[in-house]
Amino acid sequence: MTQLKPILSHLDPIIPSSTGKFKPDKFSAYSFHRLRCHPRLAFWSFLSVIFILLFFCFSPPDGGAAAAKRRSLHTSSYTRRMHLDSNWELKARNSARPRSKTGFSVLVTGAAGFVGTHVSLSLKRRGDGVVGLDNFNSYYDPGLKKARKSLLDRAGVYVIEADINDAVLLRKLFETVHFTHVMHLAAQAGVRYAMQNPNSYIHSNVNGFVSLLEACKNATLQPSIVWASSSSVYGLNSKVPFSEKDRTDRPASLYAATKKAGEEIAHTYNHIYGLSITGLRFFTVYGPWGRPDMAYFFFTKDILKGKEIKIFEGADHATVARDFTYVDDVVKGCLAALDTAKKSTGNGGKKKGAAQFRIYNLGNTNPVPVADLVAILEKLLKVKAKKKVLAMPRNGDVLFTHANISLARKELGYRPTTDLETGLKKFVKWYLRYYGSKKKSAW
Ligand SMILES: O=C(O)[C@H]1O[C@H](OP(=O)(O)OP(=O)(O)OC[C@H]2O[C@@H](n3ccc(=O)[nH]c3=O)[C@H](O)[C@@H]2O)[C@H](O)[C@@H](O)[C@@H]1O
Repeated sequence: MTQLKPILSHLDPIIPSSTGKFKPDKFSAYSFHRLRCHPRLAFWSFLSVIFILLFFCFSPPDGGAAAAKRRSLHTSSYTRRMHLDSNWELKARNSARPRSKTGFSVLVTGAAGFVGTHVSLSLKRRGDGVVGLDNFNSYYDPGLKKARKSLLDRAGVYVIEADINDAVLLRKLFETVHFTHVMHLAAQAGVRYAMQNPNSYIHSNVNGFVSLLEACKNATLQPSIVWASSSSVYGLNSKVPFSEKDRTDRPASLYAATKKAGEEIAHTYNHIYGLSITGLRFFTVYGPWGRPDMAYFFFTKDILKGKEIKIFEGADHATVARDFTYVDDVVKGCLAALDTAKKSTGNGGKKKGAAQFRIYNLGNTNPVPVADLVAILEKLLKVKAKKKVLAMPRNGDVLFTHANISLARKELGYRPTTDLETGLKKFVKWYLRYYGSKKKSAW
C-alpha cells in the first residue's frame, strides 16, 4: 500500500483553485482515503489503468484500414456462405457499366426468368449496363433458367444467384453499383399454383418486393423502378376492355391479390420516400424461352406426346379467352417505361418532392379463345390434339382478359404488332430446336 501511495495520489483528480493553483478536491481526498482502506480495490484499479494504456499503445495506428479489413473479411465470409462468386462485386460493376455516358445501369430481378431474360438481352444490345439477379428456384425446370443464364453470360450480362429477400446482399449490391434503374420482374408467377403453395406468393410478391423497395429507398442515389404487375388484378370485372381506371379490388386468385398488394405497396414507397415507380400489367405473355407452367407451353408438349389436354370453358359453355401478348411487344413496353421514367426524388431514405407514379396495361388488345390457341398449335405442330373440354375449375382463373392500351400507347408509344399465330410460330420453332436437339424434359 505504501508503494501504491505516490501513484494513487498522482491519479487523484485535480481541479483549479480560485487562485489559479491546483489543489486536490474533497472528492479526491475521499477517494484516496477509500483506496487506502480497500487495498484490493486499489490493486484492481491500478491493473485496469495499465490495461487501458497497453491497449492504446498496441492498437494499429490506422483504425479506418483495420475496420475496412474487418469489413472485407465479413464480406468474403458472406460471399462464401451465400455461394456467390468470390469477385461478384467486380463482375457486377463491370456488367452494370453502360456503353456510353448516357446509357442506363439497370438491375434486372428475375433475369433468368422468361421476360427477364428478354428484357436483359434487349437492354444490353442497345448499350445499357445490366446486372441480373435470380434465385433459380425450382417452381419450374431450373435447367431452363440455367440455359437462359448461359444466353445472358454470352451477351455479357452478369447474373447473381440470390433471392430478393436477401437484404444483406441487396444492400451490398446497391453499395457496389449505382443503378439508375431497377426492372423488377422476379415474382412467384402462375395463377393456379397459388392453391398449392400460397406462401411462395407472399414470400416473393409481397416480402420480396418490400425487401427490394427498402434497398432502393435506402440507396444514396435512388433508382427509378419499373415492375411487373398483372392483368389478373382486374379479377372478376366484366366490363371490357380493361382500363387502368377500372376497379381492381376483386381479385380471383391469391396470385392476383399479391400483385394488387404490390401496386398498393409501390404507392406507399412512392408517397413516403419519393421513389419513381411504374407498374406494368402484363397480359398472358408468351414466346420463345417461355414458362413451362403456361398453357400454350404445356399444350405444345402434351400435343407432341399424344397426351390429352384440358380446355376450360365457363358456365353455359361460355368461351374462355386471353389477350395473349407476344414477348417482344412486352419487352418494347418495358424499355419504353424505363426510358420515360423520371428520376426518384428521394435520397438515402428522405423524400425531396413528389415522384412519378404510373400504371399501364401491356396487352395485345385482341383476346383469343383458348380453343383457337389449340387449333393454331395443331396446325403448326401438324399433330391433332386429344382434347377434353371441362368446366373451368374454381382455382383462381378468370373467364377472359382484354387490355385497353390507349394510355400505354399515348405515354409510352406502346404498339404491339404480333398476332397470336405469328408469335406461336416463333415459339414452336424455338421449342422444337431447344427440346428436339437437347432431348430435355419440358417440366
Ligand atoms: O396475364 C396475366 O396476368 C397472367 O397470365 C398468365 O396466366 P393465365 O392467363 O392464366 O395463363 P395460362 O396459365 O397460360 O392459361 C391460359 C388460358 O388457358 C386456360 N387453360 C389453362 C390450363 C389448362 O389446362 N387448360 C386451359 O384451358 C386458362 O383457363 C387460361 O384461360 C400467367 O401464368 C400469369 O403469371 C400472368 O400474370
